[in-house]
Amino acid sequence: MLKPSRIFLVGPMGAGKTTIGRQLAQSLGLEFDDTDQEIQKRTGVDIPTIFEYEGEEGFRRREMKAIAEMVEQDNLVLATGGGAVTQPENRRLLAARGYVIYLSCSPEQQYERTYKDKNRPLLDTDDPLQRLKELNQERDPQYREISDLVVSTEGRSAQAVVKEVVRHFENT
Ligand SMILES: Nc1ncnc2c1ncn2[C@@H]1O[C@H](COP(=O)(O)OP(=O)(O)OP(=O)(O)O)[C@@H](O)[C@H]1O
Ligand SMILES: O=C(O)C1=C[C@@H](O)[C@@H](O)[C@H](O)C1
Ligand SMILES: [Mg+2]
Repeated sequence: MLKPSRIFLVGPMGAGKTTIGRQLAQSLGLEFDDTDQEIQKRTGVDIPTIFEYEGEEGFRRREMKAIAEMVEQDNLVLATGGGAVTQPENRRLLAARGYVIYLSCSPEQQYERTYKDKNRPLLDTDDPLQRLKELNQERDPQYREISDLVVSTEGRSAQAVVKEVVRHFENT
């Protein structure tokens, strides 16, 4: 298939949306943006601070507003936050406005990639691995519902995943 003019990356925390998204955009000659980064830029504070003052509900409101605007930009690879798909309106917009790639991986792999990083408030619990498992159960069907392509990042370098996606657009 022809290279889409808008690619939206969905998937759980630590799947590699931000890391792979940046490299994929460069390989395809597209711009890169990230909803989590945009929300932090707009508020001037980090994500844990938004959760602290406004709760998850306040963060989701900001995320919905950012997504509604960002999905309209052309020539873009957009990395979304891991929980963006929990909102039906976000799922509708992402599916309607661009080509959605689900970057998947196991909770164990997510844990390995995120346990040192304190920037994810939903993992600030006694048992983050269990939390990742619960979130995955709930969200995996939501990621699948809107995805055009599912790519596993389990045990693979970001570079290898980027190569696979680029080849997909060259060969189909
Ligand atoms: N394929 C990969 N192989 C090894 N490490 C990776 C890979 N992809 C990402 N990482 C590392 O895992 C961590 C999390 O990756 P990243 O921030 O890209 O995930 P994300 O999907 O954007 O998560 P979030 O939903 O929380 O924003 C980073 O430290 C990154 O360097
Ligand atoms: O999985 C989630 O709900 C989240 C993932 C991150 O990308 C951030 O959007 C935030 O930490 C919430
Ligand atoms: Mg990210």
